[in-house]
Amino acid sequence: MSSRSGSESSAHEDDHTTFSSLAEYIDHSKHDPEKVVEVSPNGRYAKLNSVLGKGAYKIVYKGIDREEGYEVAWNCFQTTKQEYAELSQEVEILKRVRHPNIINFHDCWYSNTEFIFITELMTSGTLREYIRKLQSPNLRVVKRWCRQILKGLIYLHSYDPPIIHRDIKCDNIFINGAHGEVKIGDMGTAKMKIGKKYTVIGTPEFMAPEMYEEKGYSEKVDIYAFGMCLLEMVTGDYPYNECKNAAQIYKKVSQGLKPECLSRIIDPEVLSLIQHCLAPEHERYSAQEAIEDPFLGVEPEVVVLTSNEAKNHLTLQVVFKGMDKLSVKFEFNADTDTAEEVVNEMIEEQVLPQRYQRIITHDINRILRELAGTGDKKDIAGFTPSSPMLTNGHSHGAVSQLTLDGSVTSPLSQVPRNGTSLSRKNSNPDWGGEMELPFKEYSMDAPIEDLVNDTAMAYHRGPDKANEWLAKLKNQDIVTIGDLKDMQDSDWAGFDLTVFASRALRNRLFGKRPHTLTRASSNGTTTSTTDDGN
Ligand SMILES: Nc1ncnc2c1ncn2[C@@H]1O[C@H](COP(=O)(O)OP(=O)(O)OP(=O)(O)O)[C@@H](O)[C@H]1O
Repeated sequence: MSSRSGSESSAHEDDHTTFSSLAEYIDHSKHDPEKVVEVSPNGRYAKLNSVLGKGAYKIVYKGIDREEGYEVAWNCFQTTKQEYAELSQEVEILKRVRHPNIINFHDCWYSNTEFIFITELMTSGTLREYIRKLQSPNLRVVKRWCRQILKGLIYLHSYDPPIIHRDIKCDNIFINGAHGEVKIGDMGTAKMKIGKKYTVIGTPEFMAPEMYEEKGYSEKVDIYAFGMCLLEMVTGDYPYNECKNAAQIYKKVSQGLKPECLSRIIDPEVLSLIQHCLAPEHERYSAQEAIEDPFLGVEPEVVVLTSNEAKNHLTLQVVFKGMDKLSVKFEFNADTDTAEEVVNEMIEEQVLPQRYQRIITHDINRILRELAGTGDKKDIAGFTPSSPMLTNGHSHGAVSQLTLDGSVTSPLSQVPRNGTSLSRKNSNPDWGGEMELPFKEYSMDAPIEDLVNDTAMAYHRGPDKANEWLAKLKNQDIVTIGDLKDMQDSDWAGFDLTVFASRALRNRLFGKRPHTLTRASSNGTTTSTTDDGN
């Protein structure tokens, strides 16, 4: 491993321990885990004298990002310069991969027979170690892990062409203990699927049959591997434990024989999800289908948060039981809105997935009937039936909108696609809700790509969506953050962005929610006011 004398001397200068001899100092330095032993060519990253772990291919050290002041993982991978050069295209892709459930790749370079790359540091080890520690994690925890892994895979597979990880297994999934945050790591083996890949790479127990066949494979191999991970999570056993070597595993896989521990699974929902993941390639779930499987899916319910005295202006919330952050809050004007229109708008704006259309519409109508005194009252805490606002659960006219600030109401018929978006606090990261990203001040001359990519990531939109927004802005000659900050409301309206995209971008740009109130006036026109001049 190479080391730079400059960094060693600076570590020495910072060391205030006193030593009786030079030999003692040298011995101390050798064991000091905080000692800087190498510095990146650009001086930003420092490698510390502390090994985090060793795998078959690489050694991972603790490092420091000296610019940002946080710890990172310093990965050393033995390879030739030629091989490193061949990786350049993939490295560019890895640098662009940004998702809360994928370990961030920060930088890389080649030094002294080593491909060195800097990634996010994970503090609580791998999922495999965690499974061993927890013995048999309960199904609630397993579901949480699965959803996070699948969100990462949905993101990778949404690239065009999809990014295939190719080595999903519990050792390559990392945990940050405090929040139970799960991230996919070891992206080093990920390859862009350009046509079909023929390379056999991976871990035999987790390799789908088509990977052995050398006829090419798709991103579905990651789902097969995910199925094996789930099997390991619920049984605590490494799949194909009964096999003594890779040849035996290959024989079983090619005969379609599943791991023995699969027979120990009693829960029919878990079993069904695993079977869908281990199915032949053409029948196998996609990552999206897997996350929507009944075992991982949760049924939503609509609740009333607030109401005025007349019980016609309501704040409703779609709640997903058992999942803290997953909910969508929206205003509903019972005199003018209909459940059908509001729900359709939410679906159109991708705030809610289509599959919940019927159940949420039904639930809103149930609430309206109950408020009107024609239904069962038991679910409406604090509400007594009022004079009938609606007789059949349907109304005409304005539709209240979901908002980023939870405050917009406006007639859908007059302002199509207007303002449907998420309440910031009550967001649903599963299908487009906003995740909590720290506010960032963008410099005026920064390219708009930074803002657009961050926004797409915050709202769990894929790179395609980000590119679509970017193209629309660039069509209007918007290149820098400064260009965008100069824009008036009327200019934003001309960008041809959906109201959701426009609001999401503005929220990130200005660091606060544009508090837009849009109301239907008595003559049926729409008026808008904003409290922040935007
Ligand atoms: N980002 C990270 N944060 C903390 N520890 C890490 C990180 N990446 C790797 N490690 C540690 O280093 C060890 C080796 O890493 P890894 O398993 O990815 O190496 P590898 O040679 O690519 O793996 P494999 O043998 O599975 O192919 C891991 O088991 C883990 O303990």
